[in-house]
Amino acid sequence: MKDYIMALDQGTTSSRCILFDRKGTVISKAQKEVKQIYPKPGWVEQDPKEIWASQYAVLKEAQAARDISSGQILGIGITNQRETTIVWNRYTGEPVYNAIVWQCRRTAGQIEQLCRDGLASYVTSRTGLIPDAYFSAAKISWILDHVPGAREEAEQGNLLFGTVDTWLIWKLTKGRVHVTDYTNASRTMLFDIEKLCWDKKLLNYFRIPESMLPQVRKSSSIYGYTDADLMGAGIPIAGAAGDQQAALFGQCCFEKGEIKNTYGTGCFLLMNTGADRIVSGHGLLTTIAACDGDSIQYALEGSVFAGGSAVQWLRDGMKLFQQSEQSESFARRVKDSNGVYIVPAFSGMGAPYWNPDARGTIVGISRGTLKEHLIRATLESVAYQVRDVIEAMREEAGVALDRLKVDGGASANNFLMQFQADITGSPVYRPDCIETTALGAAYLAGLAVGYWKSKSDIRANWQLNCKFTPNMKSADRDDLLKGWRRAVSCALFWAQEENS
Ligand SMILES: Nc1ncnc2c1ncn2[C@@H]1O[C@H](COP(=O)(O)OP(=O)(O)O)[C@@H](O)[C@H]1O
Ligand SMILES: O=P(O)(O)OC[C@H](O)CO
Repeated sequence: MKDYIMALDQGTTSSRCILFDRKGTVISKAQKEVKQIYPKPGWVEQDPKEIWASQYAVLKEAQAARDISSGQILGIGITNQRETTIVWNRYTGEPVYNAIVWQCRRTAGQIEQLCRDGLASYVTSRTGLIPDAYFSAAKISWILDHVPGAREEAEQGNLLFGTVDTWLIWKLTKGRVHVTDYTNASRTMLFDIEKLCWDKKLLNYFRIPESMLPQVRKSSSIYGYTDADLMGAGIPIAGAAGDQQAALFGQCCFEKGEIKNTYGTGCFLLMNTGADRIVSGHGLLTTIAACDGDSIQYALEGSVFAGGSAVQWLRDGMKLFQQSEQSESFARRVKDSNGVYIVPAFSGMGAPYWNPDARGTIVGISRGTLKEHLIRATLESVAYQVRDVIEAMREEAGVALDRLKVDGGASANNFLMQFQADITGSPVYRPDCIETTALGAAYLAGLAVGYWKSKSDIRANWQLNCKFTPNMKSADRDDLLKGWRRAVSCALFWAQEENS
């Protein structure tokens, strides 16, 4: 009987379950969208029970679709939208509040206060991060401050915190295991990425009891076993990593200097920096990379908050089309964006700007602007933002960045990939499997249980699907970039007065 590794990929947009074989081929896949809750402008939440229910439903569906028994699954790897914060009661398992999603800006004021309190450089030196509402620390603190009775409950040791990996492992083990991995811990803004422990000073500052925090382990190790009632067997949960670090691993960027960019809800460019912990002067984050051995590897990261979500906004908010993939054919109907630029700063801007007051902006509209121009400008905006991060990475690391491996839902868009190559001036390489996040989680789990023997087994699985070669004159590129920079300057600081 054939055996497989199961990956659970809980992304911002959807929960997915994918079964992989030894060649890294997708054998079965099921996916379910997760509802986004926007209680106020700039606030984003999800229901933790829906996150679990959707994840469990797709797990069952993927097994049933190919009639795969639990006995054929040798290990489970988990990967997740990072930073998203869930707090629940350790005895009842009930969440005390909705999950506060990574994009949520409600804690921007807390972060400004932290900077006024002179802690910004401390945060960066310990956690590798630039203080921002993006990370979990202030979100946990917000829940403890705003949910009646939560702080007292937390102080009595009754509440647990977890990012989505922790929540899923807790549910899969029926509350027996409360863990996370290094990559997810490194996104909380509470974890010392050098000493590999929770930082007491930051816990005190945010008034977060240490008893709430999960135990932190290597990304490729056995965390526990699934409850037999849920799965019919105790399957080892043997890998966990934040989705961007999992994608770096899934793209086989095992060596220092290797880079990938993932186009999901946001866009995240990561470069493996090996054992070197580079502190960026260009708005990049230092984070822990997923790896299979005992040693720690680091990565530099450029985080773009709005990528595929800008396309989703055109689809669901503006109702310009019904399926995200239609954006490609609309964009191709016009020869350019006709001078229109969109800066999709729905919730501030991440790297390299780190500006919480930036807001979405459309400039250059004329009477001749068509729906097609808006769609094209939105796709182009994704590529421009990634290009800004690539430039920061080039300056920071002094790397030529002469090839970019891509993955994630929106990397299926050939127009976007070609424009990315054109505007960056470097070729873009898309592998056969763009479900690289899930593949990375599967690899981490499979290495822990001996399904794959070594990383060289895995490297052989990487297959090119398409190479996009730059095909734009540099003068044209420069003109377009000039316009983009002007558009960004319009978007930056938009909410500053409103918030002051
Ligand atoms: N062909 C496409 N063109 C442009 N955007 C796309 C396309 N397919 C998917 N997307 C966008 O990609 C995102 C989904 O990608 P995915 O990797 O599943 O994200 P996540 O992991 O954040 O849930 C959605 O925001 C969707 O709008
Ligand atoms: O849902 P994605 O794939 O855009 O990833 C979200 C990131 O993990 C946020 O840091």
